[in-house]
Amino acid sequence: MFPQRLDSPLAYAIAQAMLDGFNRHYRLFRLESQRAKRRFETADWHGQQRGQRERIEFYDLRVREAVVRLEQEFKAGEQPMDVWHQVKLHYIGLLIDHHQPECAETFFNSVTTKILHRTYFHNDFIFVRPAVSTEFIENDEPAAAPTYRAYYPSRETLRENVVRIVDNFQLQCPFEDLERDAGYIVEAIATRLAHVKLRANFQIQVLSSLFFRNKGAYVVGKIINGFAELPFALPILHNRSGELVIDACLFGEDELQMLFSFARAYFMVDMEIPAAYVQFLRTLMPRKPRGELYSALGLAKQGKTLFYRDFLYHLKHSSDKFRIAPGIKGMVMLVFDLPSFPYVFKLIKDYFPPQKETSREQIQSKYLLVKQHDRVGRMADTLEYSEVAFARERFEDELIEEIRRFAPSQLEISDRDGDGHEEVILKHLYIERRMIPLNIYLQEAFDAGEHGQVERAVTEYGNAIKDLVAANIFPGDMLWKNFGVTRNGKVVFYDYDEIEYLTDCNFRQVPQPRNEEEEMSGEVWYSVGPKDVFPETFAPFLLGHPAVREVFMKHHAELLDPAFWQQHKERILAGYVHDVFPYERAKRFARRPSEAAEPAEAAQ
Ligand SMILES: Nc1ncnc2c1ncn2[C@@H]1O[C@H](COP(=O)(O)OP(=O)(O)OP(=O)(O)O)[C@@H](O)[C@H]1O
Repeated sequence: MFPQRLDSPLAYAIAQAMLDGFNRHYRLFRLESQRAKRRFETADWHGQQRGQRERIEFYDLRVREAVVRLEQEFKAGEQPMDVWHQVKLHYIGLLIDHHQPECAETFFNSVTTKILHRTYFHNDFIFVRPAVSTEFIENDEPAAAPTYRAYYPSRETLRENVVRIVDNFQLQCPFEDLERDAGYIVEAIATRLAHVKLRANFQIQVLSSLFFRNKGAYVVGKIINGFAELPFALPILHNRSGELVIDACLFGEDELQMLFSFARAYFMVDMEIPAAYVQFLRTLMPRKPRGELYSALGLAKQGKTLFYRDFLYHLKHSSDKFRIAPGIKGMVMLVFDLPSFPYVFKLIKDYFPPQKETSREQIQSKYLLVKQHDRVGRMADTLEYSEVAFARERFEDELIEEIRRFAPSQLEISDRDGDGHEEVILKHLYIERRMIPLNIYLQEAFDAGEHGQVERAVTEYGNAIKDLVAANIFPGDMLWKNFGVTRNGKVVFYDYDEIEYLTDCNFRQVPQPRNEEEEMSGEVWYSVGPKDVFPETFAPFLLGHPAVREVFMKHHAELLDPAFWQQHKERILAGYVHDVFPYERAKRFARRPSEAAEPAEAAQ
């Protein structure tokens, strides 16, 4: 049914209006990302957080605007399918020299799927697969910045080149001592290149926009020598007197993966050609899916599109079945996974036990809170999907029964497309990275007699809670089973239904009993407000095992003290924004005299 001619002026007008909608979106998205530089320079941390949060909303707003315009101006929903067929082809034509064609295709899908019936959600009408290549796109405008810059130092000129790399970003804020910091970096590089012969192609390539997030700005690049490439990132921070310092030099895939983790907030980056950034970043982190890189750059919808394509591709090339996720079942979430695929799928149940005073709307609002909040490396990002269809034969019967029992409103089993194949259609679903639930991880460590592993996990667990505290998050339910362990051994929280802002909670000491009756009472005899929290009462739930208790009390006893929580709450209320370090504390160039008196960091 390929049209021989593009003869519908209406189709062209619709395609053009759609692209106008996307261009407006990308312009505003980019403007907000550009503003991050100024906010960094002026240490406007609240503004930075607000910008990060608000930018996430932009996409849906622009999609809605485009849908309204197409309906009002073109009665788009009433147009016959041969017009719609031409809309896609015209749109492809309009993207020939576009700088963000992949994102524009996704925008087309978002708008079109709101207008057309789902039977048309295939490649004739939407971009199930990309149509326009993103390779080798260049911005040929005379004043355009290249995606990355290359520097060609020798061993002797390495330091001046490092200074030049940083200077080229033209940060409008003085450095405390850039020469000194460049010296630290040269030292760090020198230890890696000590016995290495520098080859003809020795060079440093640096992405030409800084990466901004929270209180940091990051230079991202790689050192190339012969056939070897060494990724690196330089975090730039403000010192206590407002001057800039380079805080560390991160090297290698693993350290960059930590910086770009799915459990952190999205970066603000000024990019004309996002595909070129993703391509560069992929050379630094080849194992990170492209979808996650788009998300880390703030293009979360593109991340979602690519994730879904990868997922469908994986389904085609696998044969295992979806099953109930291992671990303790949730009271509000029904969680399942596909063993061969490193993600979990979460449905909100229709019924909750009485102790869970919540609702579907409330749970969704908590998940949204996490999406918009700084996740400080401690809360997993989620992708949200609606009306997802899976082949019925890929589901274990036990899982279908479980969904039927606990989330019947979310389940439809039918041959919707009329192709003779039964499908499981789930109304609303969250997808997130699979981790090893911490309770299972600890049990395995106990069973294997791995005390070091227990110690590391319990210490990490406490660190995770402290990072959340610094980010103004009270996790609500702190049981081991609500945390997971990532590939890098980081502990990350994933149970969001009881999450609260720390500043909304009331941390209290358990009152002294006034008489024997109260003392002997097995029940809570004092009155408890809805936002009251009693940290002393965490101990019995968390510290049943003596080995765990010992490690916990050694490193994190303050978590059982209401004063610890209250102090953090007060600091946040007073406007303090904590530093979040997406790297080990030991990596910091902590030799600076002016930093010596810095308070212990809340997060690393
Ligand atoms: N990202 C994940 N990776 C691996 N397993 C997970 C993940 N998320 C959830 N699970 C598994 O599913 C279970 C329930 O998930 P979750 O804690 O989100 O549900 P819940 O209903 O909110 O729990 P609760 O009853 O504590 O409120 C977990 O205990 C864990 O075993």
